[in-house]
Amino acid sequence: MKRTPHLLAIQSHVVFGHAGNSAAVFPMQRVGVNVWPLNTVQFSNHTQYGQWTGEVLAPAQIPALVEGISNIGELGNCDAVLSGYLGSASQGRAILSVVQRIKQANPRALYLCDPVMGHPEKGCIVPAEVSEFLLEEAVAAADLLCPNQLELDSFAGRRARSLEDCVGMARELLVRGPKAVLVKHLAYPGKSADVFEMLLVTAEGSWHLQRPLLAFPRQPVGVGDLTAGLFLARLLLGDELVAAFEFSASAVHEVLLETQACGSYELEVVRAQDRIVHPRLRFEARRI
Ligand SMILES: Nc1ncnc2c1ncn2[C@@H]1O[C@H](COP(=O)(O)OP(=O)(O)O)[C@@H](O)[C@H]1O
Ligand SMILES: Cc1ncc(COP(=O)(O)O)c(C=O)c1O
Ligand SMILES: [Mg+2]
Repeated sequence: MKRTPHLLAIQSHVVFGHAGNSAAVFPMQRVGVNVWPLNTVQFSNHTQYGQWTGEVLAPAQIPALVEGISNIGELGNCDAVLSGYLGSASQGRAILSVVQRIKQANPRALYLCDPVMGHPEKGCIVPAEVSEFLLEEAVAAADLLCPNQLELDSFAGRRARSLEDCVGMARELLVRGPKAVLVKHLAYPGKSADVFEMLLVTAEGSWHLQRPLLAFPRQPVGVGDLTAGLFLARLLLGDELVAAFEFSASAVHEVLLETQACGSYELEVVRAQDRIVHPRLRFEARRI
């Protein structure tokens, strides 16, 4: 019997709704991965409501919790670490030390970094020091990096001018360490207005994917967290990079369709659970 993979997911938790681990843990479990959620913050709700309550986890708790897992002899079973929304730069540094430790216990373990940098205009609030940490330190440690357009531009230090330019910017990131860069949402001058586009860049080549752009009265939050989580989950289950990319885009589209049909602001991950596992449409990534 094939072993069930184990994934340490270090990102935000919201009590109400779906963002960070609250968007990704259940879908990752539903596709067949044992998830170890470690919550960087516990907020009442995601920050795009403009107000929230709750606390940031003390950074020392991150190595302390991993130590506990090591003490019971389970750390070598960790197949991957995912990091997303961080409450402080010290949390980020604690995660990098934990990744090193896990790689010692399991040299095949992967580290996926979703460099959530915040988007003040959209109301995604992340401390400024976190962006600096992601730009300077996290990128070199990551095996897989999943920026959105704004984050890709921040890594490059300038705005993308075209799709080719986005590919070039992602390739520059490969030089800094990651084996693959998944751009979860493209927005460049000249992009067609009626489609949602994504990009995967590896040493072997570049793949572009389009899916329908859906209309929402308020853009749902947590889509990036869901995309990165499902991409990593499918890789651990044995998919190649391009197949995992196509799967995550297709499954996320199912969640968005359900969310739209319900007229809900929060992602309908529970109602869409069967379709997450078996998306009805498979979007094909085209090599460019
Ligand atoms: N198919 C789609 N149609 C419309 N909007 C979408 C679709 N897929 C994702 N979105 C929206 O696109 C935005 C992507 O957010 P962005 O900050 O660029 O990246 P991410 O959340 O992936 O890190 C989110 O507001 C999300 O709700
Ligand atoms: C607490 C929290 N976690 C995670 C995110 C990231 O969400 P997304 O997947 O939309 O980038 C946000 C965005 O506002 C947030 O407030
Ligand atoms: Mg994001």
